[in-house]
Amino acid sequence: MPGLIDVYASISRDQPRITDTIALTSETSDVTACSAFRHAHLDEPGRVEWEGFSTGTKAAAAGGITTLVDMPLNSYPSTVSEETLKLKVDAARDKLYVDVGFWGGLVPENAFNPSALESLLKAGVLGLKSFMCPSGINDFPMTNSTHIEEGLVTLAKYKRPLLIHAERIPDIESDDGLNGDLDPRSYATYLKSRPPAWEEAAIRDLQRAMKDTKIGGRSEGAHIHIVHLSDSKTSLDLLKDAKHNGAKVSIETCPHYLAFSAEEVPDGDTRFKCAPPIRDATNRDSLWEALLDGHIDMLSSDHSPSAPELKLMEEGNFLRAWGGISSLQFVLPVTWSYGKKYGISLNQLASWWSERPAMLAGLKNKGAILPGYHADIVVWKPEEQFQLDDGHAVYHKHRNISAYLGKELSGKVLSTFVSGNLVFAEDQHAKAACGAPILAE
Ligand SMILES: NC(=O)N[C@H]1NC(=O)NC1=O
Ligand SMILES: [Zn+2]
Ligand SMILES: [Zn+2]
Repeated sequence: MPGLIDVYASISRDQPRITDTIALTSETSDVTACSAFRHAHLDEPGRVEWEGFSTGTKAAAAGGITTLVDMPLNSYPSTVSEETLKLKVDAARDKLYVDVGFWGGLVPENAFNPSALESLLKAGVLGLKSFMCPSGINDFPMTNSTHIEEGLVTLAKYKRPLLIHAERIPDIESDDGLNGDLDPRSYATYLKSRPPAWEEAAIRDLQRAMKDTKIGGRSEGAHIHIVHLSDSKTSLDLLKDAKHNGAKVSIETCPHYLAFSAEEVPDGDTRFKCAPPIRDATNRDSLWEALLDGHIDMLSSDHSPSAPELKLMEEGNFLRAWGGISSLQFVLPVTWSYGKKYGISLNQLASWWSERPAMLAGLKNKGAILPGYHADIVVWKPEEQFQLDDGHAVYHKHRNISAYLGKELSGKVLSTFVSGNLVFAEDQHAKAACGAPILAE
C-alpha cells in the first residue's frame, strides 16, 4: 500500500483530485490524519467583520481541517429556525474551502415549540446548541434546564445531539474575594468572576435531563454533549458519574485549556479571555489526564473571534472584553506540540479531532480514512517546527487577536484534501472554493 506522500506525489497539479476509495491508515506514513472539527463560530451572515465563511474556511484548510460545524450564534440572525438556517446556507454559497455543517440554536423561543424545532431539524441542522448562562449575544438568550428537557424530547426523535454551554450563575453566588476594588486588567480578577462553581451548577442542573436520556427515560436516546469543559474537578466527576450510570453524555475540551494555564496569562492580555476561563496548571494537567483516560471524549476549537476593537487590547479590561479564543488555523499543531509532554499519539489525535467529532455530528462518511468515506486528508509533518511570527501566513480575518501568536509549534501542514479535492498546498488555496454545505437528511 502506498504511503500518503507517494499518493500525493503522484497527483498532478493540473488535476488535484484523489479518489475516495484509496484506503490509508495513520500508520502508513508519518504525515497522515484526517480531520473533522465541529465547533467554530464563523459569524456569517451578519458579522463578517468578525470572521466569515471565506476567511474561516481558508484558515481551516491551511490548518489541516477538512470539516467544520458552524455554531448558531455570533452570526446575525442566529440559526434558530428553518428560515434562519436558509439564510446561513445562502450566505455560505461559493465561499467554502472546506465542508461545513450547521448546528441550530435551542432558545426559549423555540424550546416549547416542537414543530418549530422539527422544521429546523428537518431543514438539516446536525443538532442543537444551547447556553445556560448569558451568551454575550442578545438574540441568543439562555435556556434553563426545563427548556433543555423539552428540546431533548424532540432531539431524541431525530437522533441528533444537544450541545450545551454548561456554565450557570449559581443561585447563591459566593462573593469570595470579588468585593472591593479589583483590577479588571488582572487575569486573577476574571478567574474569580467565573469560578468552577459555575460549571458545577450547570451540570448539577442537568442531572435530571441526563437521567432522562437513559433507557426508559423521557428523552430516551437523546444525546447531551458538554462543550468546552474547563473544570477538571467536581464538574468532571459529576459527568463521569452520569456516564457511568448510563446517561448518553459526551464531553469535549479545547486546545486553549490544554495549552495554557492561568498562571501564565499576562495581565491585560485579553486575547486569552474565554468562557469558561483557562484555569491553573494543575487543572490543565488533570484535563490532559481525563482526555488520555477517555473521560473527555474529544476536542474542538471553539474558534470564537470578534472584531479586534471588542477585545479591548489597549485597555486590557478582562471584565468587558469579548470572550473568545481565535485559534482555528492552529489547533492541530497546538494539540500535537503541547500534547507531546503527555505522551499523546497520532492515533489519539485522529480520534479526538476526527473520528469522535464525526460520530457526534452524525457524519457517516467522515472522520476516518476508509474505503467509501470522503477523502478528507491532511498531509503534514508532525515534527517540523515553525514560529508563529510576523512572517507566518494567517488566514483568520484578524491575526492579532490570537493567543497563539509568538508561540513555537510543531506540525507543519503541507496540504489538505476535502472529498479528494486539493484545497490547500504550498501555502496556497485552491482557486475555487469547492467545500460543500452539509445538511442532515
Ligand atoms: N458567544 C460566544 O462565542 N461565546 C464563546 N466564547 C467563549 O469564550 N466561550 C463561548 O461560549
Ligand atoms: Zn460556549
Ligand atoms: Zn462556542
